[in-house]
Amino acid sequence: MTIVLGAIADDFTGATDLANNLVRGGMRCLQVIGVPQQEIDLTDIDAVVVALKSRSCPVGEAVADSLAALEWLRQQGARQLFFKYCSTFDSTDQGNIGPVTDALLEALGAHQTVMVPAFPINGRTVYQGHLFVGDRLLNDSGMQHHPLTPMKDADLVRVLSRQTPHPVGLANRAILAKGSEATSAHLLSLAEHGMRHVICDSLDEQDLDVLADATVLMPLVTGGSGLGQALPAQYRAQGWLERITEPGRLSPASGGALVLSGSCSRATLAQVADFLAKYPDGGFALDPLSLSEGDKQWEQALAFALERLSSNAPVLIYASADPERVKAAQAELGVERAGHLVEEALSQLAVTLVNEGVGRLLVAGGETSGAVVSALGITTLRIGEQIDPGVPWTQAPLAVREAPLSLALKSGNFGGVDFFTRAFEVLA
Ligand SMILES: Nc1ncnc2c1ncn2[C@@H]1O[C@H](COP(=O)(O)OP(=O)(O)O)[C@@H](O)[C@H]1O
Ligand SMILES: O=C(O)[C@@H](O)C(=O)COP(=O)(O)O
Repeated sequence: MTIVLGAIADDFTGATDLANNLVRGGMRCLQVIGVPQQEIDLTDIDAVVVALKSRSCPVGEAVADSLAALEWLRQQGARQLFFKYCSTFDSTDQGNIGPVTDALLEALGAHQTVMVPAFPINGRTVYQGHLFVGDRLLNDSGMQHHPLTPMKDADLVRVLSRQTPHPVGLANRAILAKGSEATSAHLLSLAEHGMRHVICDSLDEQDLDVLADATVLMPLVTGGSGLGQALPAQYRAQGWLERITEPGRLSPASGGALVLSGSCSRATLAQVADFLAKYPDGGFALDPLSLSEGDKQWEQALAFALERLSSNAPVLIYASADPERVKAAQAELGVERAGHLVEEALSQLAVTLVNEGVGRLLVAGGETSGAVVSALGITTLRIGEQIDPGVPWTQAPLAVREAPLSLALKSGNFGGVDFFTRAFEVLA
């Protein structure tokens, strides 16, 4: 059994986002956490997304983990590889998008790939190589304050040029408007001029369809999940996919409901505020400075959650804070330690509370989700109902539970303002 698409995602929420769009495009998709250490059954699976935690780790580690994932996906016979990163191109001058892409291209012996971060339905578009979030340039969208990968430049050709020694090309909207043949010809001419990376404009789904058509035979494509929704139609046109399948149905959810939020993105801050407005006594705020002083705050959070869960009341534990508070904590503790304290606290709460009967868990934040999913020892995720674009419910088998755990991993900036309450209604 061989798969059509093998994807390597640089964080766990991003992986779920891509898997969700592949399912919506009609592929049968499995998400695995890290490179599987044991043989897994891929019967009736068209696409596998390997979720890594490689967005913010040291470059060498990101490259090594991505190459290991590539190797495993090639062993599964993947016809095309997809490197999934954030629709807001989250990275630093050191990487990891550039170095990982370079390493993957080299390992595949490929000469060129496209960079397509756009996810129009969630407001991420690219014009003349500049990334917009809604009507704001990336560097004015809130992403300039991201705790780990602040994005202070919207010009992606310039951003990527700082991450790779190779020249970076552009396929702009005017080219895409001429259709997929003209786009392919443009990519070819850029390749002849040594452009291994091509930032691609995309304003809407039609642009993504053109790009999918122009790139379906490339060994490697890279980008956000928007391209992932456009590719399955091209795989079908190539005769690689047998039939359109229904989006997956998960078994009924059970157990207590819990929201853990470590995301400080604008959308999450609004979702936290909305939850607290509905349930003024329903939230408990963690703070890295208190966490650094010992176990007291963590134990208080646990007691708070247990109490509310025992009365079936909604519960939110959050470290989400505005940029000033995040900066103050980072100034005192350092960026890495502040992040680690929060991730550790939330993931240990997840482990303890799942043992105590939580069966429906919503986690906000990519790094946060990575920490929580790893601590829970989850190895595979099945994709279910979409809550909002880019965020589906998933299910994971867990030794400590008879029924699978229902899990939603929300990217920081995804989801409507009432996401923390509506998600559980979708599941009911
Ligand atoms: N109050 C805080 N102070 C400092 N860092 C924080 C705080 N709250 C959360 N963090 C850290 O910020 C990072 C947020 O990243 P992530 O979980 O990926 O969210 P997003 O999806 O919004 O980018 C995590 O490492 C988290 O631990
Ligand atoms: O492409 C996207 O925007 C998401 O899939 C994603 O990767 C978001 O990352 P986080 O905001 O760090 O969760």
